[in-house]
Amino acid sequence: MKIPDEFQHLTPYNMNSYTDSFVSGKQQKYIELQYYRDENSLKFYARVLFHVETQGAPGIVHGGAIASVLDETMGAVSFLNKMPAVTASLTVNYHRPLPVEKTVYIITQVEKTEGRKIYIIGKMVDKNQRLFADSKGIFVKVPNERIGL
Ligand SMILES: CCCCCCCCCC(=O)SCCNC(=O)CCNC(=O)[C@H](O)C(C)(C)COP(=O)(O)OP(=O)(O)OC[C@H]1O[C@@H](n2cnc3c(N)ncnc32)[C@H](O)[C@@H]1OP(=O)(O)O
Repeated sequence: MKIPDEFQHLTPYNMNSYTDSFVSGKQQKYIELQYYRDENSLKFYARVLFHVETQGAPGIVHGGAIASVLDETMGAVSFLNKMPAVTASLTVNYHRPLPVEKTVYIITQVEKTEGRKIYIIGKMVDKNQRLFADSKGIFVKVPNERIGL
């Protein structure tokens, strides 16, 4: 199966320790996720397959499902770069309808930090780099105990 060039050198990342999330927890069966990490960059990656249960309009993935996975993958890039944070704002642009059962790829990245604020961007593309959604958000660093760490 063809995958985007940017994914070729990545190693899979196991989120097993993060079991309670409705996006990444093992109880979740509607969205297949495989995460990837690049230790040398402020980026985090996911391969995603939305099953039919995530549809809104027939055959089309619900925008809220897409936003949830982007939020999770954007949040993870802050955690994995040792900046535990929560989403303060999230904007998602939907560029074309995403059919259910189609594999897509997410790339998230820390753009900059300003005090407690972490500016994070994300995008969702298919293997041909066609853009389905992109996102930007401000995540705010919080003490570990605020998020159960
Ligand atoms: C491996 C593990 C992977 C884990 C992945 C997890 C992904 C999931 C991520 C989530 O979905 S988290 C859940 C959804 N988000 C929340 O529940 C957050 C709810 N909101 C809050 O808890 C507070 O409002 C917040 C921590 C965001 C801010 O409250 P604080 O009282 O701590 O901070 P404050 O209000 O003083 O703001 C700190 C800075 O953030 C800025 N800020 C706060 N809210 C903002 C906002 N909405 N938009 C833009 N900036 C904002 C604020 O202006 C300020 O900037 P400056 O330092 O420059 O003055």
